[in-house]
Amino acid sequence: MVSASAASTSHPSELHPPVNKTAHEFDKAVLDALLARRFFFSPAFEIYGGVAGLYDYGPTGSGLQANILDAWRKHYIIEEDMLELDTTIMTLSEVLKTSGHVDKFADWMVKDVKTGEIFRADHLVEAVLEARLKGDKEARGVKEEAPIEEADDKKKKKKKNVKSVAVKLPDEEVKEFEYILAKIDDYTGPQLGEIMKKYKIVNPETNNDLTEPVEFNLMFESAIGPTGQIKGYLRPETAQGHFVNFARLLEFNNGKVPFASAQIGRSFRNEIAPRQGLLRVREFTMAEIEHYVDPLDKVHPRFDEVRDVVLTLLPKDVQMEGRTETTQMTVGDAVAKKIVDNETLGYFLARTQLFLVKIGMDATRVRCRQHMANEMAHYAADCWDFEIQSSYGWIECVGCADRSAYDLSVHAARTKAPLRVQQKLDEPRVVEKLVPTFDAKAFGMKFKKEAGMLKEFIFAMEKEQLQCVKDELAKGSSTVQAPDGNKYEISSDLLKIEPTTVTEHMREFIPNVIEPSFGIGRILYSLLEHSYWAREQDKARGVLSLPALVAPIKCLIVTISQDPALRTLIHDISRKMRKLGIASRVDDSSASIGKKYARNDELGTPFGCTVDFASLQKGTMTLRERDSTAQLIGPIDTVISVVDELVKGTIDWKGAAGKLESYSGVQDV
Ligand SMILES: Nc1ncnc2c1ncn2[C@@H]1O[C@H](COP(=O)(O)OP(=O)(O)OP(=O)(O)O)[C@@H](O)[C@H]1O
Repeated sequence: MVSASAASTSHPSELHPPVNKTAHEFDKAVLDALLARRFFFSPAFEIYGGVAGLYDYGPTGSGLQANILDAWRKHYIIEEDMLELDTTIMTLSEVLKTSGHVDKFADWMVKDVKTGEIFRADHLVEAVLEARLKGDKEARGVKEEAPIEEADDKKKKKKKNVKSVAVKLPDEEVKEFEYILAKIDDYTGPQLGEIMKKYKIVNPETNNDLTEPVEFNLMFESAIGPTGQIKGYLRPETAQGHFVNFARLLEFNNGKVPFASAQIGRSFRNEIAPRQGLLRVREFTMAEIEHYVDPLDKVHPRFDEVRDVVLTLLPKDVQMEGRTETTQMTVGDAVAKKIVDNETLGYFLARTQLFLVKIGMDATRVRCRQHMANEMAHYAADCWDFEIQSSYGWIECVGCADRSAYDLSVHAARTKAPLRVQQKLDEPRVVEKLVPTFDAKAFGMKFKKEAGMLKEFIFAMEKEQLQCVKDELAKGSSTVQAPDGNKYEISSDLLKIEPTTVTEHMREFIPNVIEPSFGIGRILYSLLEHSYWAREQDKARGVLSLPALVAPIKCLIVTISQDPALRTLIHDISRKMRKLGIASRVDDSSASIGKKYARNDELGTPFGCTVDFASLQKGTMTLRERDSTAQLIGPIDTVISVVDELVKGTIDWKGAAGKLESYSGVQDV
């Protein structure tokens, strides 16, 4: 069932009866047909048979995306005074080696030995074990509880659908399966291989055996220049482009934090099995913010403005108990109760909630899910995903992570670039520092070509990290997880960390980074589902209730007759609207007025202007509102300026009704 999404205009009942947007069950096939017919998007290279995970946007999809991005720029970059960037897509391999992507940005895949069909190993194990547990419940006659259904729903996003068969499992096995499922994000490829062998997991459709899991890096590799000696990758995220420019950004911001950089751009991931339309693709638009903040002071100067924003939270401890019920809470309370780690992270969660609702997302189908420890990168302090519910289940559309100082530290360690903030202290202060000293020869012999990188990494550590290493060294050795993602055991004879007293006039620190990362394609598709409904009278009459803010076309201009004078008039009106910057569309086809309106309901066009013979005699024009089909009438120029105000959001439909007369001349539904 599709619930009503927030429309841009209010619909006072005195103007027209309320719209029933839930008269029909949501039918994905009908929506898909509409999106194809109205060319929102289509498979890329379709006439050549297409390629999975690559899509082209048509005029409507491109217009919608451009408007979402425009709203995003205004909501974040302009409103928050962020520093905008446009960095290269082609990325030097060294950058992605340092960030850990070359070694770690990989998934494990398995292949059907006969058909060659490919699966993501973790997704397949998850799907099969869940189906077996479901079958076990059926065999035992246990009814599925709603929350478990919902958990399945959440995971449906990434898995192949596996049918359950009512077979009772040994109690021991049920426990083992539940344990594996809780830890599914933790397993290495060989471990997944063991699980597949032990529980005889085969291709669920063909029953054919599968190969051992093979690691597959999701980045598209390339070579820069004709010699092929400079290795590069198409970036898998825009974030690294921010970090490598941090020193310049900091200088631009007069050396002060907090501040944020923001970037909109394409990213590429060679997904193993892209099966869910725009939700898992190989090339997509991201909008990413990197907010740099003092690690000792994560308060946000504007937190008070969002303190009362209510979020729907799914915290990690609830998930640890296998439950999925959410809690509604203000962000102020969530930070005060330490459910959300800090004010800055909370601020961005609230601002993101406001953004999603502003562009028309149904707030009742948006939730913030906290990452569990096994989902987070080892360096991340706290992560929340904005998940949006669609027919694919609950899908992560925005990730909000506190990435701590990881990225800047590793790039600083690798390049020696000054990716640190220096703050002049009001008073000099005497501090105790921890200083690492190495047995250079022995250290070099043990760690060989990694020795330099390891040393730099340890030199760049914050005091707290050095203290942990020192404490471990006191017990004989310390294991350090380095920027390359590997763990190195350093014995106490190779490294000493001693306290030294120094007088400081400056405080130096590497800022922490809070990163809201938006997948625009996922947001766009979810918005289409949330906006879609069908008229009560006819299931085939689909409407996209996109707010005027993001609708690709704001106003349809039509005439009820093919009379040449009327045709000239609608082109004049269109010219006037274009001058005001209103994206309008003339439909001078010979289709009936009802058909023209229906066509534009499918395009999500919020307003329609119609001229008839009275327009020639009295200079009037009618104005139709898409969702309610209510109509108003007034002088042509007044109607145009009302449309302008409606589109800008300075008045709503009630405001429009105050400026025009109500009209019931032509009923289009
Ligand atoms: N293959 C993809 N297709 C479309 N959008 C994507 C894809 N991968 C990531 N995104 C978008 O980019 C955002 C940030 O990327 P991030 O690296 O956090 O995703 P992720 O955790 O790898 O996603 P997933 O677990 O679904 O693969 C996501 O919230 C999502 O909206």
